[in-house]
Amino acid sequence: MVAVTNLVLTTVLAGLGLASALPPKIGTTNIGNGNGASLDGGRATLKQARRPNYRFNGARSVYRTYLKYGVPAPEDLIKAVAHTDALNAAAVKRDTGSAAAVPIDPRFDIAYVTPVTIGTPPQTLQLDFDTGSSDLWVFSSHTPTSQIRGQEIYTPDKSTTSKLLDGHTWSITYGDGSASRGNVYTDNFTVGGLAVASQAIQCAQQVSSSFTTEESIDGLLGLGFSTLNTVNPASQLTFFDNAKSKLGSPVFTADLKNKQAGTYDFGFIDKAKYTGEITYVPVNPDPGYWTFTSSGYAVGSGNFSGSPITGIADTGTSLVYLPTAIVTAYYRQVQGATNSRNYGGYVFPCSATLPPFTFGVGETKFTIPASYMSYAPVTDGSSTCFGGLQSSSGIGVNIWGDVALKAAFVVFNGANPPTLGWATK
Ligand SMILES: Cc1noc(C)c1CN(C)Cc1cc2n(n1)CCN(c1cc(N)ncn1)C2
Repeated sequence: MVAVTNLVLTTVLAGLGLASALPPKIGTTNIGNGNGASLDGGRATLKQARRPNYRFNGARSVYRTYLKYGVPAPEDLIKAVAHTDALNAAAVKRDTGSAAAVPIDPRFDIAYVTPVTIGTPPQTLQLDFDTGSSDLWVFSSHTPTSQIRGQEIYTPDKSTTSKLLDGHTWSITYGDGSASRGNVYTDNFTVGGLAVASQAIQCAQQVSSSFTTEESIDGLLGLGFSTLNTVNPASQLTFFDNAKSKLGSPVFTADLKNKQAGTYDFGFIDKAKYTGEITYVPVNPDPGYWTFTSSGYAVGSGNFSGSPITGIADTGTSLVYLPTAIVTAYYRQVQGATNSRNYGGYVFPCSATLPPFTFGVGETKFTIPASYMSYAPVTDGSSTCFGGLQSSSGIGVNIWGDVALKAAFVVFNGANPPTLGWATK
């Protein structure tokens, strides 16, 4: 019992250490402790500061009263203080996750994949994290073998924690016409050490040819708003929405890179990944995408045009798609550029000199280097290249895809209301 009392007492006294963080009494001289206090001719002004993650402990308040009047605290009260401390410690949310975003082709940033684990024992798949959709779907043991070409698959029957979501189906079609559909399980799911139990895992029973031929992508992880999820009859939550309650901060960040691996972080903002300040702008979640308004653009060293551009931050789209007027202004500066019906967009000689493209977020300017603006040869070995900037006129929404996102550090803030944070890097 003594051991317990000592332990409990130590815990409690250690806990009391928090009390000394209270601002000192007015009138004392040593108040310059950086908490915004100021002394003015015998008068003092103290700014109150919220202590992050402070959790009330009622038992400790009673315990302090016993101490104040020199009355020995009963055993049960000391235990209650420690018990409440333990509960508070468990309640403070502090899970985080961090995982690599690896280009599926080292030569061109078509898309990025990130390792995830599903089930018990864990099955590892490489998923395309997509802020432009909200379905988590995977190649699986339910996918016809004729539609699988090298992809890793999830086999729910090999997982002791998988559960069929009986009668639930899904079907999704992406902007380029690629599509998939299937049934639904729930299972344990982790990304970079961040775990969600009972995540909806949409198993493909049918995928379109463009997914079959992309052997590096084992599925998608939607990071759009859950309102876009296609599961019927009950739509499912995204991994981010399921994980939010465990995160110290309801955010994830994208640090995509040019022709090299970047990272997705969950629950924290890594100051080492950006320079300067983060500019936050409002997000309209109603369309289900991370929809924000850019403050304008400039082509090369030309004047910055302050006309607002509303569009979506979309990690699942390779290119940038903007209004035709902006796109034609850009390619007017590129020798030999044409809008090719054959190739379905603006192309130019791979040897052409390209200007950089600058876009604004609030007062901050982000410049996409010229090298990012040449996406890839139109076919392997061709001397004609496909532009990283294309017209959005056929899509109906402006899209800031990977070509733009890899020029910035982007915070997807899932608080209420949601915002997007942009920083240079
Ligand atoms: C296209 C494409 N994009 O990345 C890859 C990889 C490809 C081609 N690849 C052969 C097949 C494919 C097609 C798609 N993907 N993968 C990824 C999701 N897609 C999106 C997401 C989204 N937010 N918006 C539009 N489409 C369409």
